[in-house]
Amino acid sequence: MFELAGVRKRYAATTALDGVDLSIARGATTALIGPSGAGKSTVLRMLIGLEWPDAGEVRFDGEPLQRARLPEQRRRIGYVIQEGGLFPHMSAADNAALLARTLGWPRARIEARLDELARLCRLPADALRRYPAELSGGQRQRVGLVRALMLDPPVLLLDEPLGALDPIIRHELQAQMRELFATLHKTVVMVTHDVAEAAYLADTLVLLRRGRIVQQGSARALHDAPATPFVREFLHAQRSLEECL
Ligand SMILES: Nc1ncnc2c1ncn2[C@@H]1O[C@H](COP(=O)(O)OP(=O)(O)OP(=O)(O)O)[C@@H](O)[C@H]1O
Repeated sequence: MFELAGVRKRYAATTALDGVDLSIARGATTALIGPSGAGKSTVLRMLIGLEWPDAGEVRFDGEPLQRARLPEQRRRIGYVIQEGGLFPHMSAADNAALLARTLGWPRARIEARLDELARLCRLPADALRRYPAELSGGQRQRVGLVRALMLDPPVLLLDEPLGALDPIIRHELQAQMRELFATLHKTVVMVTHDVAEAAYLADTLVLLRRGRIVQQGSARALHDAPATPFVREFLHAQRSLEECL
């Protein structure tokens, strides 16, 4: 669904991506993992044309991403950032319906789609009438998902979607997301700092370090056959409760 070929990106003195070749499979879930500053969000932002490579190419669904075609290409991509990225002065429903309204969907169609998605994302109906500040973090995240799914795009990009949530809600949302991804058969690309979350939700993990891909494969492959000592180190860097007792 996505193809990055020789992608480089610099911000002043910082090299964010240093020659990335990456193929992202259609209909599968891919997790971008790696230390802070490795380039994970830059890759994600490139997939939706929020950043452009200095060198190399990004292809989406067989065609290069093009500035001129970006509005149309973006309609096929739902994008969720931490905390949902909602406009604070609009109700949850207005946030979610923004794009559909711009495209001229009739009110009844918008209402029906919102109802359907609120059920799917397990959002209480009254939550849609509230403003983002009146929702919990988990609910804001669900509204972000509803908004991303509104036009039923084949692709979902998620940037640390569960990062700001307490462990119980995070655990619950991980399970619901896994179910959702399996039901909807979308191409999902997500950034997460949590290796276990990546292994739980994704078919393929892509481990980045200093703007390069260190290893790409299933969690099992990274675990059983780490390409470098860093892969092993990164996979085991999270302390379990058991080892602290
Ligand atoms: N707009 C920008 N201006 C300057 N530098 C940037 C910009 N965006 C990213 N960078 C730098 O590029 C590098 C990669 O950033 P990126 O956000 O992709 O990393 P990341 O792996 O997502 O990190 P994190 O896990 O901390 O979110 C970092 O060194 C970052 O400081």
